[in-house]
Amino acid sequence: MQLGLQIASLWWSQCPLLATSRRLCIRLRFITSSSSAKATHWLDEECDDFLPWLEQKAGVEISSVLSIGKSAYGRSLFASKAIQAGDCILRVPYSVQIAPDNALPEINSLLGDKVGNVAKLAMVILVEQKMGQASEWAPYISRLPQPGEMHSTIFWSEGELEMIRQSLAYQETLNQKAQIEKDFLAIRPVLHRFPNFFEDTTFKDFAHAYSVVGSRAWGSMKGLSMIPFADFLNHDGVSETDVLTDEDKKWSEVIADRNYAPGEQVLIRYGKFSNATLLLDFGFTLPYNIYDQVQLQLKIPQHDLLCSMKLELLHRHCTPTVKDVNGFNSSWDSFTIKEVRSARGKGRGIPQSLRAFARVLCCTSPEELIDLAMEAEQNDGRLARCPLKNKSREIQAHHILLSRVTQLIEEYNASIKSLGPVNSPSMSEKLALRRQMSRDLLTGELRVLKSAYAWLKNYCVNLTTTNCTISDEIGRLRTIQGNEA
Ligand SMILES: C[S@@+](CC[C@H](N)C(=O)[O-])C[C@H]1O[C@@H](n2cnc3c(N)ncnc32)[C@H](O)[C@@H]1O
Repeated sequence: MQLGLQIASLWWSQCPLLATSRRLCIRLRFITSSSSAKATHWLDEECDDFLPWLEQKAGVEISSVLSIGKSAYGRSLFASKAIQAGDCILRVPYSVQIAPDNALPEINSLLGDKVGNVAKLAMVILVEQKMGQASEWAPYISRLPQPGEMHSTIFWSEGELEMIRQSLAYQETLNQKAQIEKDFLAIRPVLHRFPNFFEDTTFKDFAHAYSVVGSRAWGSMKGLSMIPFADFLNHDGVSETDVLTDEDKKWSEVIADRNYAPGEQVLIRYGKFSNATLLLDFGFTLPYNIYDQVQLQLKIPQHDLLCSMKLELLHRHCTPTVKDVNGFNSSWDSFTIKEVRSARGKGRGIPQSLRAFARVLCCTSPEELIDLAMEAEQNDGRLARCPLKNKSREIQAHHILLSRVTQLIEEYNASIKSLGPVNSPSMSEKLALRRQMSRDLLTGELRVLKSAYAWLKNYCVNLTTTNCTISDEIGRLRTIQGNEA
């Protein structure tokens, strides 16, 4: 049944959050279901007409088991009836999805390949917004988040961004802003050609539309599309549900991964995203995110007499730069560390490539480096993946990592301390929220670092205090690699 389905993932991202539930004008209806004490939810009367409108436009039923409501996450979808795992809970045909092709042909032809799909889709949103009630998408467009409701770090002030300077999210935010500016420059001539739509369009409007697209559009074989109704689903990092697209049937659908009682909020997983990604792309964080990660960079000191030989060796054997699911790069000198579940466990989370770098770093003679190169050639070509034969050198290599991790732990502790209290009577709601999200981000990354510290410490202590020899360690490593393969 699932063979024809392609998994679509939420594209690049960004968005608003809690602020929507505080808007005074929203009328809410409190519903209690008799089947479960927990089965209570807020129906959003403002959206009563939404599903009937979309179903009429599509000419088919989209969902018979979901209703639109409000939760702490903003607009949300709730089970209106009991849902069983495996049930299809919504199905949105392509005909009512908004894709870059929906742009007016005269605008599309001018945009050409100069800008990416996010910018193109943002232009579609801007045109529909300008058309107001005359837009065929008005009921959808009017439900998109307003600028004041967006909390992606691209909307943070410089002072607010300082709170997360320690995290990679800081640099990624600057990169994202630079990309939006570049796209805006590229579309400006087109904006000028269509003053009836874009006369008053500012960079801020474009950035808002860009961010709305980023946090609500799914990438699929069809390209990038906004999927009305499905985009009211909020994120849960442990859900196994995704939005699927069926190219043959030309629809996107969601299959429940578990049972839901009437009144329960239905959640999906946008992706295996860290808090840095959730914050940058969607404007929220999770209090505890199992996908948190930290980027660790190592340098070969220039005063190292073997610096150029080490660099040459590392470059020759380095694996190509890879982008992880969060879109962040790992390269030859920067490594992604994930939480190591157990200090005594298998060491997943401390990348082998990072340990290899440290082993190369602590070599003190050309002979040692030549030995490593030969060993790599005799094995699978990868450098320094096995523990060094010289036990004290192996410990030294891991001490280099320990000291780098310790330094980062100190820096994170200082950053968290400098955040100050998350709430005070004089603080605006917006700042309190952003401070809380900064805290979630930094404490999650600190947790990852502490787990790496515990693992490295345990490894060094084991090598120092036990009779464990390097050949025992090599055997242990081979078993791990075998298990992981
Ligand atoms: C695809 S939209 C989901 C619908 C959205 N709640 C709304 O009001 O339209 C994604 C946005 O929902 C909010 N959101 C989703 N999951 C969340 C969560 N677990 N915690 C907080 N906010 C969440 C964020 O504002 C995010 O940018």
